[in-house]
Amino acid sequence: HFFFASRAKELHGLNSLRCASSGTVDVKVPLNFWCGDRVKIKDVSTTEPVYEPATGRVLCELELCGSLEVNQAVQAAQSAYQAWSRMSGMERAHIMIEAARIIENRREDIAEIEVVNNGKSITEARMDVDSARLCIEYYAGVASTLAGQHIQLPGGSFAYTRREPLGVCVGIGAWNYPFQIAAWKSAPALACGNSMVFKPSPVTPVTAVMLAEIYAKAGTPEGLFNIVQGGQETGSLLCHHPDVAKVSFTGSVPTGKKIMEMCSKGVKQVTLELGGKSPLLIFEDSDLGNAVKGALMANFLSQGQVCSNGTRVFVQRQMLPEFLEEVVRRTKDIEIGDPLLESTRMGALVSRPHLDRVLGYVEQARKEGAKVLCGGEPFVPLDPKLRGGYYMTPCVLGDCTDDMTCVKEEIFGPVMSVLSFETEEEALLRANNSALGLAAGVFTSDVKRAHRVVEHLKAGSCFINNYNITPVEVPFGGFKMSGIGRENGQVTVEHYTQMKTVFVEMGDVDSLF
Ligand SMILES: NC(=O)c1ccc[n+]([C@@H]2O[C@H](COP(=O)([O-])OP(=O)(O)OC[C@H]3O[C@@H](n4cnc5c(N)ncnc54)[C@H](O)[C@@H]3O)[C@@H](O)[C@H]2O)c1
Ligand SMILES: C[N+](C)(C)CCCC=O
Repeated sequence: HFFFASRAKELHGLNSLRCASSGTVDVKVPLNFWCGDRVKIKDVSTTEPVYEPATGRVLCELELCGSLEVNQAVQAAQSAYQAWSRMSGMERAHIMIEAARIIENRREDIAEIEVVNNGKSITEARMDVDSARLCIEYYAGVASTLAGQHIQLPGGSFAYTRREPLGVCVGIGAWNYPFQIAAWKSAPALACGNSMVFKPSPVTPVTAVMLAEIYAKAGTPEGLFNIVQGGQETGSLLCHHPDVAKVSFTGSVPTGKKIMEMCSKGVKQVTLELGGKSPLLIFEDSDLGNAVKGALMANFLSQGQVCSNGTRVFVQRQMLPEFLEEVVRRTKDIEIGDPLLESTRMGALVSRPHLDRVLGYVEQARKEGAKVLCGGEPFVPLDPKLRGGYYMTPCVLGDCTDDMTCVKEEIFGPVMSVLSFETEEEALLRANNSALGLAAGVFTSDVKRAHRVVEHLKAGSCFINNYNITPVEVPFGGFKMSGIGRENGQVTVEHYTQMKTVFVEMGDVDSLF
């Protein structure tokens, strides 16, 4: 077995840690991190197994943090905050640029470990690492632009505003984009002068700690970015902690509601990036090839485990037969298998229970009258070492109606539900008939229709003639129950700073008393 990252190599080595293949990695190093170092918990009371989705092997036993460890991490973050928040934006930017450079050098190591822990294809994992790096580069640029305003008042008096950091911020992540989520949260937080304690999902705990090491190696003060491992108990300790100023959460709607409730006790700010059941509208005047490619990108990235996926695909009646023929043909061609192979386009779902849940949705769709046009079955690769992995064939469901469970609930797997529509007005009404509003898409060659439709779509991210692109300089986030606040883009500065106004009197006090 390949032993993942000896300590010295992990901290200092920029050499590639090329894995031999799936089924060969053991994670031996501690996965908690504070005060600038990996931490082995003394007297561990609870551990949880972490799996390799491609094979079903146990990768490691995760040591879960209790209140003692959470306090230590928050304390470390508080002390680093004192130094970091006093640095100029340019000074912070230099260190963040160095972190981005290290990520670029370690791109392959990080991507491979992400694949081993998450099950997505190596091609996609590389894109996630690039997105993480770009996010840190982007916010390094933003750090040096943070500034307030000067407001002239009568008699030579004036006021000015200062954009100040919040303090210790908490990030809580989902399992579908482990490294990318850690970067999307930490980059704006750190750029604005905050420190962070990040809790990854206990299902995918391995790569966030690599980011912590990279920030430390780049020169951030000890304790600036810390990792505590655990599930809901650890998360709730963080949300209730009196020294935490803000919680940025990515995950499901039910957990998001709990986070908001916990944060309300301390009147803490929250950013919530929650689930979706997004519509994709394909009009008959669309370019068929692009519409099909868009629908595939909207449904099958990361084994369909993407919050913004456009899983309700509404196709205008006249185009439906040719769309279905082409989308089914291309879906059947998707290469499933060992996620570390270059040729693989769909790897393993994240866990056995999740795979069973997704397959259960396909079965229920069939019972409710949907037609399984392809896929929706467990997939067993020929390679014997992959037999215990969590694979399924990507699925296209036809004859779907708005009242079916597969059309109403977030499945979070490779299952596309296709519906047909007649008119633009009808499509919009049906598309907006959801409590969620993360994303939406429209394919049409009529530019007026495209803008008219997106104006009426109730979703935070709308795509015209494309789907699921998330450049880091563009804000991302949801309407309705899909969330509060935004990640990425300039606007996120508002979510990681508070504004102080300062009134300066240049004359005498004009007192009424
Ligand atoms: N909008 C987005 O940007 C975005 C991105 C990725 C995933 N998601 C959503 O995430 C969901 C899938 O991810 P998941 O299964 O990891 O979600 P989840 O809600 O089960 O867990 C998310 C995180 O919250 C933690 N957690 C659970 N209970 C908690 C509690 N009571 N207090 C504090 N923390 C707690 C978990 O340990 C994990 O780290 C999907 O609904 C998906 O749409 C949204
Ligand atoms: C990178 N994607 C695929 C656009 C999605 C990122 C956000 C969520 O799950």
